[in-house]
Amino acid sequence: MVPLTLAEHGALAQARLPAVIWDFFEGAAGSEWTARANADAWRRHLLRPRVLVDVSAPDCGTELFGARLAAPYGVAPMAYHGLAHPDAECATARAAAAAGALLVVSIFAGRTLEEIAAAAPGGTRWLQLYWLRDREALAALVARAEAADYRALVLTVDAPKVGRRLRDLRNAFALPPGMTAANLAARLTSGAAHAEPGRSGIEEHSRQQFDPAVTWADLAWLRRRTTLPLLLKGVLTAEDAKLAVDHGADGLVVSNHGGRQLDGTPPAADALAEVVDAVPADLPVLVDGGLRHGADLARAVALGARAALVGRPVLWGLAHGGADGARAVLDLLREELLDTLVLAGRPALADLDRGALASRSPYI
Ligand SMILES: Cc1cc2nc3c(=O)[nH]c(=O)nc-3n(C[C@H](O)[C@H](O)[C@H](O)COP(=O)(O)O)c2cc1C
Ligand SMILES: O=C(O)C(=O)c1ccccc1
Repeated sequence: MVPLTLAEHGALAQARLPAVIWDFFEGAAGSEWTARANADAWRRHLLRPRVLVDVSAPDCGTELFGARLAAPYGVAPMAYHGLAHPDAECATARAAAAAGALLVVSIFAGRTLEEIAAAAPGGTRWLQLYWLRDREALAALVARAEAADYRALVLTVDAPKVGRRLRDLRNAFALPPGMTAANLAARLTSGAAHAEPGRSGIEEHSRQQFDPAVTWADLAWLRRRTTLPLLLKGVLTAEDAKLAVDHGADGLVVSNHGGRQLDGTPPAADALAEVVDAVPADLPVLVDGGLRHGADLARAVALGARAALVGRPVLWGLAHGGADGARAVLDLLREELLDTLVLAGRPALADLDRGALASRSPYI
């Protein structure tokens, strides 16, 4: 069966993956309310099509920090792609480059930054960081990212620790043997390899290694270590968006971490406009969380996002089809987006403004 929707890719992945790994991918914090709300919120924005517009040459290409993308999309940073497929991040890198998508590599990637870069030389890559207690490890990663032609840094700021994910607690989820974070010393990641009953190795590991005391004042330390653009991921309020700009952020990723951190936050689709309206018009704002259709990418752009990141669906494709599967997910999103542009009478991304949406329909 050729999957015709992202959900069908998900079904194929679920059939292939051990249940505890599926749960780690799919799971979220608390009652998983925010995770469910993410996907629902995009669909509450109805599309307002215009007619009798020349849509013979739709174009969804865009430019972000000087790099060309075939669509306003990228792969969200996700730890340990090797849990989905043995080719791990190297396969995802090939898929993203072939699809013309940005790849945001997680600090907890299972392949080295250099291996990932070599797997897809033409691709656009950024590196995501968590603020570890070990600042020297962070400084070393920044230098390596620059040397390996990563084009931006994304500091994830919604995780003083990993959230309380009940599926992982029930499964006593820990990384399987051989699964390590290839870019960090073993002592910085070994904590994720064991879990007592009722505990999560991922959560315990974050308590050991993430620095929960970091504040806005510390950002200057990172800022002066690099000339790369620095984005903050996990901002949901106008207040924090303004502080980010004041502290030298070059961009933002509006995100609730796919509902995996604080359950009960607004869906990313709802926080997006608040953040866009709080920052200078030329500051790139990206978004992630619950995008499951090409039309959701159109909605994100209409609400002011320069691009949207896609998380779990890429792991679904990777899990059932390796690099080809991940590429199929990204290609499908792009084709659906083009279809939306044509049928909505808005053939270019610049035609997508808030007038393209009717918000908060009471009908669904
Ligand atoms: C398995 C998994 C691992 C993740 N690991 C990271 C990570 O290392 N760093 C990070 O900033 N976000 C991480 N995230 C969050 C994603 O970047 C993204 O915010 C989230 O998945 C929302 O997108 P989605 O609804 O399309 O999955 C992870 C998400 C998943 C599902
Ligand atoms: O960020 C996450 O969601 C996540 O699952 C994770 C995985 C490994 C280490 C830290 C966080």
